[in-house]
Amino acid sequence: MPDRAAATAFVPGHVTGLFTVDRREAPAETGSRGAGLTLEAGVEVTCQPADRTTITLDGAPTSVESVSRVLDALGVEATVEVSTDLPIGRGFGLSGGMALGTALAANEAAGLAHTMNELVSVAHVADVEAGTGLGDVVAQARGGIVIRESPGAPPHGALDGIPGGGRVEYLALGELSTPDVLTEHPDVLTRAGTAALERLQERPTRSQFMQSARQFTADVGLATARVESILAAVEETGGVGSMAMLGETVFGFGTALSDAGYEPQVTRVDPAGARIE
Ligand SMILES: Nc1ncnc2c1ncn2[C@@H]1O[C@H](COP(=O)(O)OP(=O)(O)O)[C@@H](O)[C@H]1O
Ligand SMILES: CC(C)(COP(=O)(O)O)[C@@H](O)C(=O)O
Repeated sequence: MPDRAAATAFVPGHVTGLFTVDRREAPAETGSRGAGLTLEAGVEVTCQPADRTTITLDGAPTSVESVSRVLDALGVEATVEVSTDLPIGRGFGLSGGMALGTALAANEAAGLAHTMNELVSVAHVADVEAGTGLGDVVAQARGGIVIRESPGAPPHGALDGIPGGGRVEYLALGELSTPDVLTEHPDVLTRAGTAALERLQERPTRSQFMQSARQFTADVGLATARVESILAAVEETGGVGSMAMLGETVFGFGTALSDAGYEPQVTRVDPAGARIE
């Protein structure tokens, strides 16, 4: 039998700065409002149709519910190879990134004929149903600095962006369970997220994004002592950092973290969004 075709997609990482939890009956209408940065660091997903689905992450066999759900929805069995330069489970939206990358690559490799909106919707629903994300997929599909004005996949959600990009620094310290936080604190998150988003919409700039994200971090009380001490050190140098939702991760624009004496990882805002490579 001839080798079946493989296809590869790239999806930017996504750091959420502030968000709400907007649950609706339909998963496609469920999601979050908020704002975040898509990153040039991200996930590469290669799919090759196969008799039985297997998933590897940087070469090691694993299971990712959002990815399995995408393949089920598309009716594809595939060998899925994920590689990433970002840490998983630390607030970089990798569950959504893996789901969207699988949707794009499987569509291409299996010769399906779905549109971008259809594939974004399949990946969004998979991430929502897995409990691992609410707004990453729609932001990752767009690229840039993304404001999620209303929740859900296309055609329900509405997005806007803050023009510009630039250098982003981060320190990924530890994991935070997305499903646990979303089920434990939805009201606190939504109250703080709504207020922070309103302030950002009054003045949609990169600087206000950081201020709103920092206020959100303070309001929701998820920062660990390690995160708090880094944020305080950054503020002492006149900079602003914030916490990546949802991970024990600190991020900032430009040289915010290195100016405070840390040795962060460095990436940039992704200008383009998810794409077939
Ligand atoms: N080695 C791994 N470490 C952490 N999660 C993993 C790993 N391999 C697969 N997974 C799956 O990846 C998903 C990560 O989702 P999530 O915790 O929301 O992280 P992120 O913040 O990166 O999106 C979960 O479904 C988890 O089961
Ligand atoms: C914050 C989160 C709900 C989860 O993000 P992550 O832990 O990175 O999967 C995200 O999907 C969002 O809606 O903004």
